[in-house]
Amino acid sequence: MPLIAPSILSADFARLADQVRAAEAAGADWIHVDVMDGCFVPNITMGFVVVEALRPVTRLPLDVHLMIVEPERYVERFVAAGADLVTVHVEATPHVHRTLQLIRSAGAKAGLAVNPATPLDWFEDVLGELDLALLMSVNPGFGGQRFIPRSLERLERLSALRERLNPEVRIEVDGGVGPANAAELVRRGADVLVAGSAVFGGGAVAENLRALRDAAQA
Ligand SMILES: O=C(CO)[C@H](O)[C@H](O)COP(=O)(O)O
Ligand SMILES: [Fe+2]
Repeated sequence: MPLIAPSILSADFARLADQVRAAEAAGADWIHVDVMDGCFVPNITMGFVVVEALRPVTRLPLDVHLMIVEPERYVERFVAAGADLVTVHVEATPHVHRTLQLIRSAGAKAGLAVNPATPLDWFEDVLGELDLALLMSVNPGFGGQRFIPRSLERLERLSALRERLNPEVRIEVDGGVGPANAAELVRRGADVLVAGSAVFGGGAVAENLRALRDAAQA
């Protein structure tokens, strides 16, 4: 059964705790937290204090997606703030292997993300150090973008790589995910679906989540 990780990037920040509680009550599996530094991506969002503030609000794992340069400088602080999973971008650090080890030794699960144009070969030598492989299906930086169709083929290749080298690794797809493509993503190997605008972009969170879950399980 695929996991669903609503991204709070599209939530109402004035009512963030309520939105997270609504997602948990509606059966979300993880809460996805998009951290952006205005340098790796052309947008600035949230940092440690938001993770810290959400920690007592929910029992769900906090899935922190770091879109920041040199994430090795900050991963331990995100774990201390309450992150259960910390994902860094392969394009953002020359020290991918060291950073993944740092995340695990700090006590969290380690994730590695790739942008839409980044070769999947990057995963090959680190799949043993990984808990989560995050495939970006939009260019990182903003919610509500259109899913890049080529991501489907990339997902299938990543899934084959995972089966061959480390079947324990979960594959997470992030960007433009909704009821229209959820089943196809699961069929091609996605274990975790991140959805921001499809969950928080309008209407009732519970209904949106149910629609996504139903589609993903179809
Ligand atoms: O990492 C992200 C953007 O960089 C977000 O997690 C992602 O875009 C979710 O938003 P949506 O589901 O609206 O595409
Ligand atoms: Fe994300």
